[in-house]
Amino acid sequence: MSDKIPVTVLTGYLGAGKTTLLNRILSEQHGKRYAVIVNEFGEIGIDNELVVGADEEVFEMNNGCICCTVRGDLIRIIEGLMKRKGKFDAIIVETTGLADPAPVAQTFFVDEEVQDNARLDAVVTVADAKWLTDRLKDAPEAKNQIAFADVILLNKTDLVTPAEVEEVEARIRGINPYARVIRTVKSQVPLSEVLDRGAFDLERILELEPAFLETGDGHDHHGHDHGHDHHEHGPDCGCGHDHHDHDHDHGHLHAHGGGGLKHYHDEHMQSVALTVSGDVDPEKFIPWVQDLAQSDGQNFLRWKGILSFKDEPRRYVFQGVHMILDGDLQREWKPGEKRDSKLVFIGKDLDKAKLQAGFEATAA
Ligand SMILES: Nc1nc2c(ncn2[C@@H]2O[C@H](COP(=O)(O)OP(=O)(O)OP(=O)(O)O)[C@@H](O)[C@H]2O)c(=O)[nH]1
Repeated sequence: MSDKIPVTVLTGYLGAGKTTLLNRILSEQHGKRYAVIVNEFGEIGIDNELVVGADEEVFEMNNGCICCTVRGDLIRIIEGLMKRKGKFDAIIVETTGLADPAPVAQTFFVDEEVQDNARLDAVVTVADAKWLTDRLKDAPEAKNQIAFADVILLNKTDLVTPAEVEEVEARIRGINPYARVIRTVKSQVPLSEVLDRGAFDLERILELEPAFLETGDGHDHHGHDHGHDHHEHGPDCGCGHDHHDHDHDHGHLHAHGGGGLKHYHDEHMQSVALTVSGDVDPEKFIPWVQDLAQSDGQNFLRWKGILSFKDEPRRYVFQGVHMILDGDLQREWKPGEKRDSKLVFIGKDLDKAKLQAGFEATAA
């Protein structure tokens, strides 16, 4: 792991339980010192942390794409915090309930000073078990917050029946099959589940979702396709481009029955997982993702991966938000660990065959 300070971005719709989680983090005895950045008013400082209020300030990137924006206020606050480096171990950014997480996440990938000193550890989204299903219908921010997440606290499970919890979790999975979902009451969760996650844990994801395990030849060896790669257009992708396609049914979610766990597919949010067995060549991989970011980045809400680079003992961990990319070499591959290269994409209009072919062409 690098010595960059880990940053946890905390999102979730209004009233979901973000502040409840934050207060738990700040009051628990964990021996760590967190700097907390809250872009809300009325917050007060608590022992050992720094709570900084900030007004909204969002800049469009100079590539002209409105899907790439960064928070100027956040850059300045983090740069200020870096001058106090050593006084804290980690940073937590709590966003307002209505915020799109993209500009917050992108901030960690574009500003050089921020990038040199901090790394986005994980996006943690708190979801309200009672109201999420409704908000997914009427609030695009709520859906983006789910799509973006590495970890989702499915909170307020005390307010719904077990069957309703199952239902809302199935809807979450329809949008983001890769996040770790933890059911909570009053945001009670072991803090190790949400903090210092090391970005994300693809191995675990692929273990849990064997149907997403695909080999480098692009075929699903499980013999059934759950249909997560169907090609749909979303009017609300937030990238500023008009994707309206009037041939499509604009209903939000389809449930596919079939006994046991329900499968939902969200028409406006898709996900694709790709694997290349063995090493990729960084000289091919890096230019490929850079080109892909330019050509298709507006459709990629979040993309990430763990790569095995040829002749490199460490794992390369990669993540992107729309057109903005970040990656670094992290821990060494363990003895006996299978050195596969994996990528996942969450977004709209994902052309799985094209992505797979492009990824395979970077094999070493
Ligand atoms: N019943 C129940 N209430 C909860 C739970 N978690 C939080 N609450 C309550 O829900 C309300 C909102 O919680 P907050 O933590 O302030 O939510 P938030 O996401 O920070 O809200 P905003 O700042 O408005 O976006 C508070 O009254 C909490 O006490 C839970 O698991 N069950």
